[in-house]
Amino acid sequence: MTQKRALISVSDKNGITEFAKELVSLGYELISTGGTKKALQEQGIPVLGVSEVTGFPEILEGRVKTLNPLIHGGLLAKQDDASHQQQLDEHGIQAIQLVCVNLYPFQQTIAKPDVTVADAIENIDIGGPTMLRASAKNHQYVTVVVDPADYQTVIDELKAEGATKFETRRKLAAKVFRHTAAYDSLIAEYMTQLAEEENPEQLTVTYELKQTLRYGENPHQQAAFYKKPLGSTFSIANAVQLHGKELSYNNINDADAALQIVKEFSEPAAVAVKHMNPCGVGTGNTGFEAFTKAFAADPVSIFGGIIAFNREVDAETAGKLHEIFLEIIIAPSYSEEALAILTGKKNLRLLTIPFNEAKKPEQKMTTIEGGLLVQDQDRYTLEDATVTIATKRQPTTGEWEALKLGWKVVKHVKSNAIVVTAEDMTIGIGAGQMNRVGAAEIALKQAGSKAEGAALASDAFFPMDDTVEAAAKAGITAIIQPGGSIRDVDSIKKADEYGIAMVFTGVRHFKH
Ligand SMILES: NC(=O)c1ncn([C@@H]2O[C@H](COP(=O)(O)O)[C@@H](O)[C@H]2O)c1NC=O
Repeated sequence: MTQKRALISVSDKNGITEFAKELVSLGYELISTGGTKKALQEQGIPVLGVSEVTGFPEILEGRVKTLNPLIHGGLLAKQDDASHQQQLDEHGIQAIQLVCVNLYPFQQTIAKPDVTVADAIENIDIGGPTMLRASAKNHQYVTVVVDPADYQTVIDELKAEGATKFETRRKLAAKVFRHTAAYDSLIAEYMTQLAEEENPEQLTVTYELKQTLRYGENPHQQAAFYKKPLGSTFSIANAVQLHGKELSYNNINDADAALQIVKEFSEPAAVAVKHMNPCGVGTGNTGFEAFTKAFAADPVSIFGGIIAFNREVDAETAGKLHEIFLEIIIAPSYSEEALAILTGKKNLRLLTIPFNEAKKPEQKMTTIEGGLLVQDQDRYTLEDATVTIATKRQPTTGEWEALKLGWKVVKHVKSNAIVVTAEDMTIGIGAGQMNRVGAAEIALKQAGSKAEGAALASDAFFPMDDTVEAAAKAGITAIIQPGGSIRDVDSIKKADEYGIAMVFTGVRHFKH
């Protein structure tokens, strides 16, 4: 019986000495690269250096250590094939049965704020992935371990059966290919950014499992939540849950929607979301004031909703929040008293997120059957737009406040979208209608008598003057919309007829 060999070459040395000791006791001869060899020898574990096997030193500051046919022949040979065995014998190569490799920490390196390009490049592992991929390809014969979490399973199987099961080797090999693909994907992303390339001919993205979910949008749909490595920290994927039941698929989507809206505000704001649309948005001098308005905006729809704050939740606000049934509260922080009040509700999920906006917003990706759409996020604000007043009358200062609020909110409402606002709160929201006047009718009906003297925002232009007519009849005195319809003149004429001030932004905010 030939000597069994295991090759160990790891950057993350956690658990490696225990694993190596077990392998030795199971009769394996160990071979290792410099640092790993040293770590094992320090624990008194017998180990042969890769250089002793290859007869070739590690060169170029470790850029070439294991890249040698005496190693790769041992990894790639079919171990029950006479011709392969004959070739190994001819070249003095010994087959390797077990490989344990983990890679240079590229992700951790580029996550450092002061990382240099040279440092990042040096942390691109070449020899490691080559060994991993060779062993994973040859998993019929080779057990390959990339994740320290698998050490114990491998040892248990070796002890119980004298060899690992084929199913285990196949699983470990699949894990290796996922791992090396993800590793390369991060390198590709980093290099693409360095080269300042957009819309590359191949898009390689990688996500890490954050959580398996109980179910998807509906109970019969299985689902999971993946997180972007080194993604935005101002994200639901980065939230810390302080209390309450596990987040569901719909919770995550809704919480993300609420967060995107509350991000629009620098003044204290509260945003209530249902089914990914805002149902109430309020602003004020304090979080409490903001919440009071967001609640008053639509006290019916907020039931079972998600609330996002951009200020600490204090005890006074917590007391009000406690009175209603909510799924989630998101805030940068909670006062101790507020936490004590809110944790009294067993199921209420309390999340915190550090409110620090990323320098460069991530691109938005939407899957379709058989494809993926990628676009920039819609971060356009009124400050970026060239605003014109289309009507004879200019908005008053108060109307401007309401228009600005409406414009911030309408961007986040599913199209066709109409939002009716007062200066510091929404009072009617019409979402996701197939015609614009339909969305306006819903928003105006909800606003009721509060539409008198209020403002109306539309995510896209008015194809005809019917929305202006409906708005005027409900008492709206100011409108904000992109403009740009061939029938703009009709809408302007109608607005002038009713003395409405109408602002054109020149920018559309569809959201589908
Ligand atoms: N160049 C090579 O031939 C090579 N062979 C193995 N490595 C890596 O070297 C690391 C281990 O090095 P050490 O045992 O010296 O601490 C592992 O992360 C392994 O993936 C290599 N390094 C990088 O490419």
